[in-house]
Formats: sequence, structure tokens, C-alpha cells
Amino acid sequence: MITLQDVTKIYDAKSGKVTAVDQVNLSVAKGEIFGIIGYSGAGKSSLIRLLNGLETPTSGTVEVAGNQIGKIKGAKLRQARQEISMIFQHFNLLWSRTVQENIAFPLEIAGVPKNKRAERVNELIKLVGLEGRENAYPSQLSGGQKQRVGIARALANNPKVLLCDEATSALDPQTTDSILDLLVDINEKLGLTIVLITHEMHVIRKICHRVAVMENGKVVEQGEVLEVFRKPQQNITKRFVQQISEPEETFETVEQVKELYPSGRIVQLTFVGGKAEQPLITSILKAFDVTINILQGKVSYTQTGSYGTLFIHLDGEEAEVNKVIEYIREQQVEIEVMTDAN
Ligand SMILES: Nc1ncnc2c1ncn2[C@@H]1O[C@H](COP(=O)(O)OP(=O)(O)OP(=O)(O)O)[C@@H](O)[C@H]1O
Repeated sequence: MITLQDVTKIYDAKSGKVTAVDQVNLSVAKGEIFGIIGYSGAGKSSLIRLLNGLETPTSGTVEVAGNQIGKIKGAKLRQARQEISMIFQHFNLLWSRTVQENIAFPLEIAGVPKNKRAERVNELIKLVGLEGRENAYPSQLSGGQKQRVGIARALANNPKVLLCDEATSALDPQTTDSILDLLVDINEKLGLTIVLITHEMHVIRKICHRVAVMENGKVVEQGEVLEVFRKPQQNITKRFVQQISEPEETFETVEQVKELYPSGRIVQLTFVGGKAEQPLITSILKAFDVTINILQGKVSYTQTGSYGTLFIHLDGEEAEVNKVIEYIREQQVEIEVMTDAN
């Protein structure tokens, strides 16, 4: 659905040339939710503006839904843009228009007749869960409701691609989650391809299938979300992954925990995919003569499976403890023994 080949964008700023996007290669499949994460200034906004033709690449090619964006102009570009919709951090609603008038606006521009417009607006209102708020003005809506209007408006002309520019950054965590759930719902129901830019790993973790990490205009790492979580390669990616995989409370150092549990072993288990749901601990306790204390753990759920870390203290006869460690390895759960046998 989307292919970027060797795309570079250089701005001529007063202070000199700025390379905002540097030799980027990306492809996004139809029906995929693709996330682009990076800190401020990494080049995310420039990249997303290249996708909808608001910027033209300095070099390279940008293809979206079969159109060479950046090469086409005028009516052809306007037509191509109908296939590519966008939602924004600050919603960009028309404040003098009601919810239904906001949603009808792109239909008016596309020349859809009045009775057809009303029908479509009703469908969209249902789709985004805004029944009962049709006649409200943006100032009377919560942030989450405003973004629902933004989403309905973006979907009005049946686009093939939805671009989301920090669409949940102005929302509280609970509202963020409800909007992300809506995006997944729309992706599944309509088979819509979604590209989002964000600086929050939570957003990537919760809804994206694949992710690209941007730094200084370059895509420094990309892959399936679960894989990137499991084995982040670049330091910047590790920092993003830590945003959500580090337990909230600081883990006591291994030395401190060892003082609490002078015998036995402390091990770290890393679960990926379906294994995180398996009742591993229960099966160990049933099959082996050991005791287990769960010291700390966290499981994150992604679109393609879950990922988690569990710190446990294993105690018992050394031979039995060794058998348990072997058993865990056989379950294809990654295990790191953090303390030696006594
Ligand atoms: N129109 C422009 N003219 C000149 N420089 C620009 C322009 N737009 C962006 N830049 C510069 O390009 C670089 C990348 O900016 P961009 O906005 O794409 O990054 P970003 O990752 O989206 O960051 P933010 O989230 O802060 O917008 C920055 O150094 C920025 O100052």
C-alpha cells in the first residue's frame, strides 16, 4: 500500500540546510497498522507530510495507494489525497459547526448530494460511537469525543490510508486507550491501512503490527513490534522499550534480594508470544519439589502476542532446582539465572 524508496527531505532554513528525512526505505502492507516512533525533531512529521503530498521529497520516491506522491500535481494530486486521510493531535475541527456538520464537511467538498451525506454521516457517527452527540459543538465535547469526530471526518470519503499525527498525545491515558481501541476496531472492520507517528511506546505496543524507529531523519530500526520489544538493537530503541517494560517500582538490586533469600537461585524469565499465558509456575510447582517466590513481573500485550518478564526465587535441593531450570528452557521460555548456586 505504501512504499518509500531512498526518500530524503532537505529544507532550506535560514540557518542552512536541514536534512529532516535521510534516505528512508519503508513499506507498509495493506491493512497493516504501522507505527513510526522518534523523539521530537527526528523527522516524523516531515515523513508523514511526504505521505500525503504536503511536502515533496528532495530525492527518492513515495508511492501511496498506487500513486507517485510528490510527482503528481493539481487535480491528480487532489484525487490521490482523497485516498489518504489524516487525524491530528489537536483535532483540527471547525468550531462553528456541530459534530454532524464537521463530519459532513469533506462530503460537501467531494460533492456528495445532501441526502447521501446525511446517510453517510449517520453511519460514521455509529462507527465512532458518537450517537446522541450529533448536534453538539466541539466546545461541548471531551478530548476523546473530539478525536472521534476527527476520525469520523477522516473516514467520510472511504480513504485507503489513515495517517495519525500524534493523535492521542493530547489525551489522558484512559481516553488514549479508548481511541486506540477504536483505531484497531476500524482497522479490522474496514481493512484500513493505518500509519501513525508518536513519541510514546505505549501507543506502538498497544496497536501496531510493525514499527520503525527514527533518529536524526533516519530509520535506525524496523520490524514486528513483538520482535523489536524482545530484542531491541539500537540504544534509542532500548530506551523506548524501557518506557513500558520497566516495572514502575525500581527493582531491588540482585544483591539486596539475595540477602533476603540467601539460599536458592534468582532467575529472570522472559516470555514471548503465547508462552506468557501458559501457567508455567503452576506446572513447575506440581511437577517438582521446589518453592517459588514471585519477586516481580510485568506482561505487556501487543497486537501480535504478549511479552513479559518475571523475576522469581527458586529454592529446594540443588539437583531439583537444576531440573526446574532445564524444564523452563524446554518450554522455550528465555531464562537468565541471576545468582549462582550456594
Ligand atoms: N518547514 C521546515 N523548514 C525548515 N526546517 C524544518 C521544517 N520542518 C521541519 N524542519 C526541521 O526538520 C527536522 C525534523 O522535524 P520534524 O518536525 O519532521 O520532526 P518530528 O520528529 O516530527 O518532531 P516534532 O514532533 O517536534 O514535530 C527538525 O530539525 C526541524 O526543525
